[in-house]
Amino acid sequence: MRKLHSVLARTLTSGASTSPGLPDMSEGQSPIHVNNVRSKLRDIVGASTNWRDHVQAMQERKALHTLLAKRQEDLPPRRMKDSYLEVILPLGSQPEIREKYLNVHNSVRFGRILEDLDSLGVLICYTHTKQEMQQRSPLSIVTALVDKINLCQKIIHPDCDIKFTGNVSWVGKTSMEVRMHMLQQHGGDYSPVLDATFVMVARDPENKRPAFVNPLIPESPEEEEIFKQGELNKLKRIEFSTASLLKMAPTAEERNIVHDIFLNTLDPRTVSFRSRKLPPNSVWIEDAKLKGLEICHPEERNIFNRIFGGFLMRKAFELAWATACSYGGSRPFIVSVDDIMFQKPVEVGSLLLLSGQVCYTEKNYIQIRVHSEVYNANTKEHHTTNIFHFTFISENEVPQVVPKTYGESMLYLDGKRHFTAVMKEI
Ligand SMILES: CCCCCCCCCC(=O)SCCNC(=O)CCNC(=O)[C@H](O)C(C)(C)COP(=O)(O)OP(=O)(O)OC[C@H]1O[C@@H](n2cnc3c(N)ncnc32)[C@H](O)[C@@H]1OP(=O)(O)O
Repeated sequence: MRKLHSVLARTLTSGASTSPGLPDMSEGQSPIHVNNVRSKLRDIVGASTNWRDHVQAMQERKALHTLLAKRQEDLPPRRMKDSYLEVILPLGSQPEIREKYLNVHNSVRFGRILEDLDSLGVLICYTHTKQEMQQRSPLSIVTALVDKINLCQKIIHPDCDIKFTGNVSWVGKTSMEVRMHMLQQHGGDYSPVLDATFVMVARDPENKRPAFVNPLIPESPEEEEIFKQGELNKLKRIEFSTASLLKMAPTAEERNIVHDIFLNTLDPRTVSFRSRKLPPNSVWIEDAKLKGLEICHPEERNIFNRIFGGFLMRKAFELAWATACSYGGSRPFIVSVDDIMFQKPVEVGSLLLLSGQVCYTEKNYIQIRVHSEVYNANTKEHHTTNIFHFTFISENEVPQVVPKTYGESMLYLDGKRHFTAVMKEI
């Protein structure tokens, strides 16, 4: 773990204190207090602060349709530094805000950090797309994907100031990649804690159709490299999704892995394909899950009256942590979050069913997948809204998780693919 984290620290140090080539905030703008991020977002879109006014607020947004660009070329290009923001979470200097962030181990709740990153990512995108003449933005910007969050600190301290920085790093037609960094102050210096890449999508004022966003112009070879990386990230995502085990058979190597696991679970006393035996120090995959239910109250709504993506991430993360904790029997630490896809918005009032599953293990590492779906009690229909992938490291070596059925084997291989991708990154 120490080795992993020192590698991570080296990877992050270069771009962490400010994004490469971007201005230090001391040049002008002062950092935003974390509590003001959401109020700024409400102002930008004209969101209601009372739930009873939300229908009227949405009606008012309809009129903003006329402000949408017909073509992307009609929008002025932006530079990376135009969307650069810094946000301060003053856990050290304002002790009264610590409680919300504190966990029982006297460190910071990572789920709260996920919420802050999500709100900041959206604010960065509104800064990129800001038109001076418009009082309200016609765009509804939603989180489509958390591409990756890699951590380089095991513990986030609850009594030291935190700084988030970030900017738009790549732009498509209606989507924007945002890169964010989180740092924590020790003594006088800020040291890197994590590095995050999100993809946000712009929609019309009613959040029904995609809407064009301002192009992004890289200004230096360094920025060109960042932009190119955004393009590569998009291609990698397409490649990963094309080879999904939901669409294609596993590779020859993966088929061998599954068959070896199968052979290893046959009972040597019986000559039967059905008689299965759990190898020593192992757990059947079906016994390595935890489930939860959330009623999605208006309190958790975002500026578009759907459930806030950060809230969904916090709930999924906490279930994943509990699943890893109960599986490994010791305190797990988050190493990486990757490929959280927001497939469908979650409506206020939904019953959200969350299912946390250990799908792959290796030494001290536990790979968890959380599946979330909404359940419609009237129609009895279920719809998947999100899939989350979390990698944890446990204090002790953990038992091997073992699939029994073909479907479970695909879950195992998918977990292994995510784990391998995470290990390559860090
Ligand atoms: C008040 C306090 C709270 C304040 C917080 C404010 C923060 C608000 C942020 C949120 O809470 S958002 C809530 C969580 N997110 C969602 O509910 C989104 C749910 N998913 C969807 O609505 C749709 O799946 C989504 C709009 C993301 C995509 O819809 P489509 O699949 O129809 O997209 P389309 O095919 O039209 O593609 C549009 C663009 O999105 C891109 N895209 C779509 N899915 C993607 C994906 N998974 N990854 C990356 N890019 C993606 C796609 O490449 C394309 O980019 P370009 O135009 O640039 O080429």
